[in-house]
Amino acid sequence: FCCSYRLRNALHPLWQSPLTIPGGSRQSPINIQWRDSVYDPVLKPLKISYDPTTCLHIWNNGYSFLVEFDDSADKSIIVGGPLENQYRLKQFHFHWGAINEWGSEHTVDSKFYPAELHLVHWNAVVYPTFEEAVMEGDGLAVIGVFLKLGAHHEGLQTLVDALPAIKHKDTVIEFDVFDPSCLLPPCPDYWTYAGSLTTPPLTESVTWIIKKQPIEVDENQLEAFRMLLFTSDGEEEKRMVDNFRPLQPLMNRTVRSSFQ
Ligand SMILES: C[C@H](CNC(=O)c1ccc(S(N)(=O)=O)cc1)Cn1ccc2ccccc21
Ligand SMILES: [Zn+2]
Repeated sequence: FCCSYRLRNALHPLWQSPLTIPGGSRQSPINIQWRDSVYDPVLKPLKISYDPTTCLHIWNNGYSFLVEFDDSADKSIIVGGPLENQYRLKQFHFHWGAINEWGSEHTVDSKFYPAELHLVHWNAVVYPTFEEAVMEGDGLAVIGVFLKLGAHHEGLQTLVDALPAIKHKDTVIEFDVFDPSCLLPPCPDYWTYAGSLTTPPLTESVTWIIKKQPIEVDENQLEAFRMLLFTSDGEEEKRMVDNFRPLQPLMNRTVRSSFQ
């Protein structure tokens, strides 16, 4: 069981580094088995307040495309939920598949979604920099939102329209105003568990907050993600698809739910 994970990780093209870090006991992503999640009445509602003017730029980092924010002050923050402190928004990015049958990093009852949004926040109350927070158990909080095939998503289209300009690795464009709240589903329900970054350095520093309700995007919008490239301008083109990490063992973790 466990060795199959290691084998699967070992063969995964994208993660040449030690897949589950040696001795890793809280790796991500995981399958969320709905009936095994435990309702925790102590969990508070998650409070999200983003300032759209803190948006800086959108860029292709060779793993995904990400929108980065000015995190030099407490302007775009989340608080509550499972969190002891407030956390500052640093960036958001996506993971997706070559086809609609898979693409998300987390699964629910072993079901993949075609894509998954990650809003990455760090604990600026306790740690002086993001880089330091990345190395600490309570350093990061990532909100995961599943994308499912359905209606056109107006808010996402603003991002989709910018993608042709960042087709190649290490290309970036200005992005002055964007409110990531438009990418959140209306339902407040979430699952939460202690996990890790899903790309190197895979540090076990993430409190995951996975929204139960997906957002809907249309086929053209998913196809736009798939026209991005892992490769730099001038290199042999490799389409940016299947940039999700294999599922990792739950080990002795419990997934809590904010809902019954
Ligand atoms: C981590 C950092 C780069 N990676 C991320 O910020 C990151 C954020 C979220 C996810 S996910 N998919 O889990 O939401 C994955 C990666 C660079 N960096 C900062 C310190 C540091 C030390 C060694 C190597 C790289 C380092
Ligand atoms: Zn991610």
